[in-house]
Parts: sequence; C-alpha cells; structure tokens
Amino acid sequence: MNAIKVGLLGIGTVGSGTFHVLQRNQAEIRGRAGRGIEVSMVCRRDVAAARAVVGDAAVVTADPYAIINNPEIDIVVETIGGCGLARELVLAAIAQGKHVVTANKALLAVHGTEIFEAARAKGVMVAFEAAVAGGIPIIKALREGLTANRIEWIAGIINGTTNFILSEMKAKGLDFDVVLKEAQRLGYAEADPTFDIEGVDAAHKLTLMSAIAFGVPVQFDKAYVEGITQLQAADIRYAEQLGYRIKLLGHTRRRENGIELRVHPTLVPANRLIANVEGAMNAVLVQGDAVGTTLYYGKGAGAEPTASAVVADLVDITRLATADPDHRVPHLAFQPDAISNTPILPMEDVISGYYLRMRVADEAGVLSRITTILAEHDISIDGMLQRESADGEKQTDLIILTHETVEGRMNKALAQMQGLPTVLAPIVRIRKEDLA
Ligand SMILES: NC(=O)c1ccc[n+]([C@@H]2O[C@H](COP(=O)([O-])OP(=O)(O)OC[C@H]3O[C@@H](n4cnc5c(N)ncnc54)[C@H](O)[C@@H]3O)[C@@H](O)[C@H]2O)c1
Ligand SMILES: N[C@@H](CCO)C(=O)O
Ligand code: NA
Repeated sequence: MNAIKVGLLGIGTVGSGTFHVLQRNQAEIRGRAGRGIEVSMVCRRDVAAARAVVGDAAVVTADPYAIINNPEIDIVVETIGGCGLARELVLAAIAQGKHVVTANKALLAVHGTEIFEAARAKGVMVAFEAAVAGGIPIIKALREGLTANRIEWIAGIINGTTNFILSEMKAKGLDFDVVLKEAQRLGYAEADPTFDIEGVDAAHKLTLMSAIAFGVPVQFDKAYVEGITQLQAADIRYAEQLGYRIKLLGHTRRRENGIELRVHPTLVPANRLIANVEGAMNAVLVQGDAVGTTLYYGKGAGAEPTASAVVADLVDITRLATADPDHRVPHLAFQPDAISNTPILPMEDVISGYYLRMRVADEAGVLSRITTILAEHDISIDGMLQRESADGEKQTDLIILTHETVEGRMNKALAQMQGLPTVLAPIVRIRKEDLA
C-alpha cells in the first residue's frame, strides 16, 4: 500500500523531532502501521529554516493552506502552537476531511469542544497524545488501557519547567526568582515563561485528562490555577522538616457533588514516588477503582520525546483511517452521547489538607487562640512545627498542618486567624495531599 501522506504545520522543536523520528524509524513504523508514513510537505514562515531540517525529502512552503488544501495530504500535524492561527488551521484541515495530530494543549483545553465536534461531524480523528505529558502515553492509558475503571482521581507533575525550578529551590535553598533566571539560561524556561510558572500550562493538560477520565467536556475556564511565583524557600524547607515535598500538582478528583479541577503548589509526603520526581521530568498518578494506583513517568517535553507521542498518533490514525468512524476510539474516551454535565466544583467546595505558616508574636496564649479558631471551624490539626526563636527575638514562625477540610471552611478560619493582633504577617497557605 502507498505511504500515508503527512503535512507538518510548523517545524520548530516538535515538528523537527517528528520529522527525524519518522525518518529514522521508518522500517519499524511501517511494520506497525501496515504502511509507510511520509512527511511530504512542511510549512514554516522561514522557508530556508524548514529546508535546513527536511532537505529535499519534503516540499517546503510558507503557506499553511498549501498543505490544508492539498488533496494528497491525509493527515495534518499542527505544531505551530497558540490558540489563534492554530485554531483556524485545525478547523480548516478538519473541514477538508483531514485527520489532525496536535501537540497543542492550550488550543484543545480552550477550544476542544468546538474542535472535537467539528471532527465528529466530518468523521475525522483529532489525536493529541503529545499535548499531555509529552512522550508519556497517558492519553492512551486513560482512553484505552483503563477503560474498565471508574477513575477516582488523577494527580500529576505535568510541567517540566516548574518541576525543575522547584527541584533547584529545594536542592540549593534558593528563592524562586534566582532559579527562574537559571532555568532560562539553561533553556528550560521560555523567554516568556508565564504559562509555565503561573500554572496555566499544567491546567491546560489537566483539563484534557479530567475530561477523558470523567467523561465531561473540556472546561479550562472552570479550572483553579495557581502557579509557583509566590513560593518561598522557607516553605520548602519547613515542608521538608515535616516530611513533605512541595510540587506543582495538577489534581482532578471525583466527589459526590462534582469534579475538582485544580493546579497549585501542593505538599506531598516525601516518601511517595511522585514526590521524588526531580528536574524537568513529568509523572502522572491515576487511581482507578479496579486497578488501584498506577504511575506514569517520563519526559514531558523536548523534541524527540514529544515526537514519540506525535508519531504514535500518526500510527494510530494510519491503522484506523479506513475504519468506520463509529469503531474508532472516541476523542474524549466516552462516546459523545455519554458525555455528562457533572459540574466542576468551585474552589470553595474542594476538600484538601493544609499547611499554614504564620509569623506570630512569641508570647503566651498565641498558639491556644489559633488552635481555638481551628477547632471552632471543626478543622483538625495533623502536625505542628515552631521555629526556635533566637535570643531576644519577639516573634517566630508557627507552622500547622491540618487534616482534610473544605476550602470554604478553611477560608473563614484563615480570615479570623489573620485578624488576631498577634499574627504579624499574611498567613501562607499551601494545600496538602496524601495521594493514598
Ligand atoms: N517543545 C516541547 O517540548 C513541547 C512539548 C509538548 C507540546 N508542545 C507544544 O507543541 C507546539 C509547538 O511547540 P514547539 O516547542 O515545537 O514550538 P516552536 O516555536 O519550536 O515551533 C513552532 C513552529 O511554528 C512555526 N510557525 C509559527 N507561526 C507560523 C505561521 N504563521 N506559519 C507557519 N509556521 C509558523 C515557527 O516558525 C516554528 O517553526 C506548541 O503547541 C507546544 O505547546 C511542545
Ligand atoms: N513548557 C512545557 C513544555 C511541555 O508541554 C513544560 O515545561 O513542561
Ligand atoms: Na503524552
């Protein structure tokens, strides 16, 4: 059979990686897919740069529509990024009856409902393994490997840049700003790292996993997103003393009244495997009622790790291209008529443990006033640490760990504690998960 023909929209890091992996492993890929997969056209505004990557092996163009409107192209790979042009091009490719592979989590987390509906109506596939945790086959695991399960929760380190920063802050005792500069110098963080450090990139990925796990639409606008920019070296140190690591965790969980969907710095017990994921690596924990807890670990970014996922999607599409659309794996794991409207819970209704750090006056009665407020809100204390104050010092750091409680209740208790004259600075609050 003739090779299936692929057009690459954008040939930067991921696009180049995809081209090289397809070239290098073509024999294996043909053996698995049943036919060859060939990049026949690539698009990049800088045509000479694209030519430098593909040589004479593919036609190079600066016009994306030269690919989208080419009847010989079967699959379009979108690795341009962003939500504007990429959305337009993906919808245009679908309208032309082409299957789409994309690494673009921002696009799907925000416009997924529109894009998946357009693909369903046209009977084409939109595959996005590369969009979540790069080379780790987590979409495959959730959509196919775990279909027997009622998924209970997912917790993941799904942004390499921030995990690198947190690892360095812990190892070297440095503050956030210092390590960010280092991450940029090493090329881990982008020149504009906002989406990474503010938690947005992780929330895009979590939104996609949550939709697939629980059979709900992609709803990035309902996600709670908090990054690591406010995190202080002192909290990483205190957490360590209490037996915890702080990770930027994406967490989605089924509750009786809805689904939690949240990204924020989180204390995780230091003896959990996921707490020991260091540097730019990614890891995702999935809890299913039948399988128990499973853990997926690997590279969430980089040219070839991400290309590994793009090419796997190309193989899947090649295998299924001639199948009746109803016999393919549904985009969001559940059939479109089985997608539910279970609500995403507001943060006030989320249940979590907490780490609280307060700067307090070092005098009699302070601790008892604080514990009284917690008791009045039915919040149970799990552990405590008081920094030894140096001779003559009149204030100290008090750190309290609590058992699980509802966030709204914690907010009320925090407001009261903050109002105490003996609490001398804004209270630091970090959520805590046992992930058991
Ligand atoms: N880099 C990674 O490790 C990684 C991992 C997972 C997912 N992703 C996602 O993959 C996508 C691409 O990321 P990347 O790191 O390869 O980006 P990149 O900046 O290296 O590549 C983007 C490419 O698109 C081209 N491009 C931009 N606008 C264009 C236009 N109007 N017409 C033609 N070409 C245009 C650029 O010239 C460049 O070649 C993004 O959605 C990103 O979030 C990246
Ligand atoms: N900026 C992302 C790249 C992969 O999506 C990260 O740091 O993980
Ligand atoms: Na993946």
